[in-house]
Amino acid sequence: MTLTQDELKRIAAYKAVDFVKSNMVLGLGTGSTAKHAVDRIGELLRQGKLENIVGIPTSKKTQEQALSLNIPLSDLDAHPVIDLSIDGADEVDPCLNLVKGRGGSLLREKMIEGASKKFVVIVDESKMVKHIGGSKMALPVETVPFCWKFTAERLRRVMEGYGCEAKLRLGEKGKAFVTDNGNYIVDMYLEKDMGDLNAVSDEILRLPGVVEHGMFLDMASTVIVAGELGVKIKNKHSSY
Ligand SMILES: O=C(CO)[C@H](O)[C@H](O)COP(=O)(O)O
Repeated sequence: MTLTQDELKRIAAYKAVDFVKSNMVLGLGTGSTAKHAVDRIGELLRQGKLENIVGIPTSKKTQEQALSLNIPLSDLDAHPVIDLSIDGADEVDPCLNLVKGRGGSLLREKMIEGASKKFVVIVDESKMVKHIGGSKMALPVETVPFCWKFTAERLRRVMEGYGCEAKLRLGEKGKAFVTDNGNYIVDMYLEKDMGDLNAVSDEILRLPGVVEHGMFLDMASTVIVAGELGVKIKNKHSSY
């Protein structure tokens, strides 16, 4: 029997929720995979199998979902240390570096997941890549709206060596997509992989106008990968 991609996402998400214990402060991710994890947490709370959970949502959309499931919510100001975050990813490399943000929530995700003692990433096997960023799929960069074309051009030049095209992400009615933080996203489409990811990350973050990018380097503690042949759990620093 062939499982759909959404079924694989749900399997990975449910497996991650096995790590959740009562009394935890949880970072709640964004996207179609994380949605399954949030649903499952809501279900376990409703059944009394989890108690005293505090959720920190990574987007307005997840906040709405969590509220509809009666998951108690808070924020980083009140809970600067998070026990566990669970979130999806767009790409995962063999060192567990990630590309995130194709769903548009990269800044809040990076703030919340970076404040977590444990960050569990949930993906179906299609997200596994040899090198992040070189897949000709978007590497998202959140920028301030002010003179975004100027910032996009500077980003393109920084990444010129990797065969880069920079495009403003569009939302409804062909207007610029606006993040939960009131910013724009410039998607960088790269033909080649980036080599030294930390060096590229630093270069991008040095550009005035850039708020954050979607490379999550050395942040994931565990990646749960659901595939046709079962679930694999990959931990940081373990080879696979
Ligand atoms: O980073 C994200 C949102 O900003 C998502 O986690 C990422 O895009 C994966 O989404 P999905 O689970 O829908 O495939």
